[in-house]
Amino acid sequence: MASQFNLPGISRIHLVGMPGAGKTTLGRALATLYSLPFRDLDEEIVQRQGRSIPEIFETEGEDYFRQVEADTLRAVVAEHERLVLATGGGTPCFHGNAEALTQSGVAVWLDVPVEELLARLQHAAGTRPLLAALPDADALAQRLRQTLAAREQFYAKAQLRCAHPACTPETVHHMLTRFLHSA
Ligand SMILES: Nc1ncnc2c1ncn2[C@@H]1O[C@H](COP(=O)(O)OP(=O)(O)OP(=O)(O)O)[C@@H](O)[C@H]1O
Ligand SMILES: O=C(O)C1=C[C@@H](O)[C@@H](O)[C@H](O)C1
Ligand SMILES: [Mg+2]
Repeated sequence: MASQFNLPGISRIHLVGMPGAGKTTLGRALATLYSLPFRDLDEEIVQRQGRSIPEIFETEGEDYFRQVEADTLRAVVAEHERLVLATGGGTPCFHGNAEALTQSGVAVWLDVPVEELLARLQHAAGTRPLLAALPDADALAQRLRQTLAAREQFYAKAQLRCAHPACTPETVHHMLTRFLHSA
């Protein structure tokens, strides 16, 4: 029911978390439920740069990508008063992006266990530059654990954390409602 998903006072929802956490999937669903525009930061970068993300990493390197990511984040937020934004897996960890995300909206960390990420990414890691070229599932698991350990401190800056392995729009809605009432 549309009225069930009315959230007065929240106009930007920013989803953060590891690759495969479900930011894009959940973001699209939340945007539909709240009748908010949806943007995916990775897709915005690809559109605005006219190149795929692996191509940007390969030709320009990660530092360049992180600058483009930070600039695109600020541009997308400035362009949308109301928005559900799925960020990239590394977005909060660079250029003060975590602060930008919490200051301009409510950030939600999809804190999915590594075992679940592994199951989701095993057949799709090749399209992600930082997970590509790993020899087997053990190496992928180790890379995911290391990456999460380094990133946790940035993800944890989000106002809300959904620790359920398969966070649903309804779960996030209840968290946002409680957050609104406690603010
Ligand atoms: N709640 C869920 N339960 C089970 N599978 C899910 C769930 N959410 C997403 N998935 C699956 O996990 C995979 C990754 O989802 P998605 O692309 O939404 O993640 P992401 O966080 O946007 O990843 P990336 O950081 O790579 O953009 C997809 O195959 C998707 O179908
Ligand atoms: O985890 C990461 O650092 C990344 C995740 C993707 O969403 C892309 O933003 C890019 O491949 C980098
Ligand atoms: Mg995504």
